[in-house]
Amino acid sequence: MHSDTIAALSSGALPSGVAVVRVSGPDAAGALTRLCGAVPPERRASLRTFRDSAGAVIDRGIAIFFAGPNTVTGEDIAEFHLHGGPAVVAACLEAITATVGTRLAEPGEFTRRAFENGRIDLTEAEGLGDLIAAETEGQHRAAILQAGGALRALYEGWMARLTEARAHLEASFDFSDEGDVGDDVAATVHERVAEIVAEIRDHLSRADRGEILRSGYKVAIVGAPNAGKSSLLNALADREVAIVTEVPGTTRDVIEATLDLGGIPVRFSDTAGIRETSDKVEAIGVERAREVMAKADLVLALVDTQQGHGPLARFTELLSHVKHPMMLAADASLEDLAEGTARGRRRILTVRTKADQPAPSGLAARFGNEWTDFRFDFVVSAKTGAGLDALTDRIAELAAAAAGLEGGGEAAIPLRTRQRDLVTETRAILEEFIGNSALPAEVGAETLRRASDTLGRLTGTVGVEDLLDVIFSQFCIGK
Ligand SMILES: Nc1nc2c(c(=O)[nH]1)N(C=O)[C@@H](CNc1ccc(C(=O)N[C@@H](CCC(=O)O)C(=O)O)cc1)CN2
Repeated sequence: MHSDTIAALSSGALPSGVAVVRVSGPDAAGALTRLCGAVPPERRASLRTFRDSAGAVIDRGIAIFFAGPNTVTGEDIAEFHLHGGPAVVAACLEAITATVGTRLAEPGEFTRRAFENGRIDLTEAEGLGDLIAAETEGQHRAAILQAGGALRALYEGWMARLTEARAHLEASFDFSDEGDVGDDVAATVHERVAEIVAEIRDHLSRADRGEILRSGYKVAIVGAPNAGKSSLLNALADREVAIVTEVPGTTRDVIEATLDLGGIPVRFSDTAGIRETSDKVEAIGVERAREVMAKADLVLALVDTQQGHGPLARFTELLSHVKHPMMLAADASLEDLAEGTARGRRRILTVRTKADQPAPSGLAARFGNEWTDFRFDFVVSAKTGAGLDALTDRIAELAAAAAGLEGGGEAAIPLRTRQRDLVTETRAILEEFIGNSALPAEVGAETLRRASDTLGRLTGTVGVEDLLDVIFSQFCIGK
């Protein structure tokens, strides 16, 4: 339990309709007495006049007292619901912190206290951080699960089973001269640990989805110069009311916009026009475009059939340099792309742009009659909006599948690198155990203890002191 009391504005940017100042710690009741004259009845919203130490009225608002330890932080909590003016809030915080032992809270300090007082574990704390950061429905759902203890339940379940397995092994030390009994126990324990390993593998197979929920499904828009890449991105962004973020140039040559498509953040990168060039500056842009493609979950290959053979050939040539095995065969030609033969599992959609303009006849002559619109996955016009809905629907579908949301799957996903790394480490330790049936029982038991400890670092029961500053400093003040 902490001896100092913390206070902060918990409700966000001012001015606001109503502002909530939260106070947690032994002086919470004292703050209520100082500002309202008395502590209102527990857990009841009470209308009070708040005054400073000179008796001047700060505001008339709602006060609530929650007595510890059954509170969100595990400590006494006072809440002041004020009119959301900057001067009102400043005067309230000033009056609350005027007393020795009461100070302004650090970022995440309320949540940190909840963790330190055993109200939540570390994965739940991380889930709360993600809940506050969630911008899309998919992120929201994953964070609600995690804040509600889904990962905690999973990891604590594995820990309990490992502890039990270890106890069996340790008990078998006593039978070490009666070979049969020991072998039996070892076989059972191995079987149980193998079950846990299978569950961990399944859990980790969802980790990529967690990454997509956290940082977005990445779509690279590529094509020859003037193929209509920027117009397409602008048209998509205009139609989607919810633009999550718009980053004008992560680099000078790549424009990014994140759209909320069906609850998944989808990060579009508009790359510099791809072309072979001896010009140095342009070459850098092209190199960036290649990098963006190599990292993308999906590539939109844009073709303006008006441009004729030259740019198309150069574009084909450049696409053939993409090494990403998920995307393109090294010798894929644009014809292959259009035919779909180069795709297979590769995530690439071909898009004919400027559909409002007639397809030139010269091109049809050059490529044969197959070279028609139905050879492309999509035919769109940024100008008229034709085809855009079909394209966004398909992208949303692919993003949802990649994020594992298509089946409404409600399994807990390790969203953070920290979580994935520790689960991966646990799996490695347990694989070492099951891969080694000849291990002496003592060594086996020690291996299982190491695996448990690794899970303990996930939930925060084992050696995480140095981590807490890092984790909680990423929260906002007042959380
Ligand atoms: N005004 C206000 N709204 C808020 C919060 C807050 O701190 N203040 N929260 C801040 O995060 C969230 C709600 N979280 C809370 C979690 C637990 C308890 C609580 O008092 N729990 C006790 C008693 C439970 C009961 O009576 O049913 C307990 O768990 O023992 C309160 C709020 C969101 N809304």
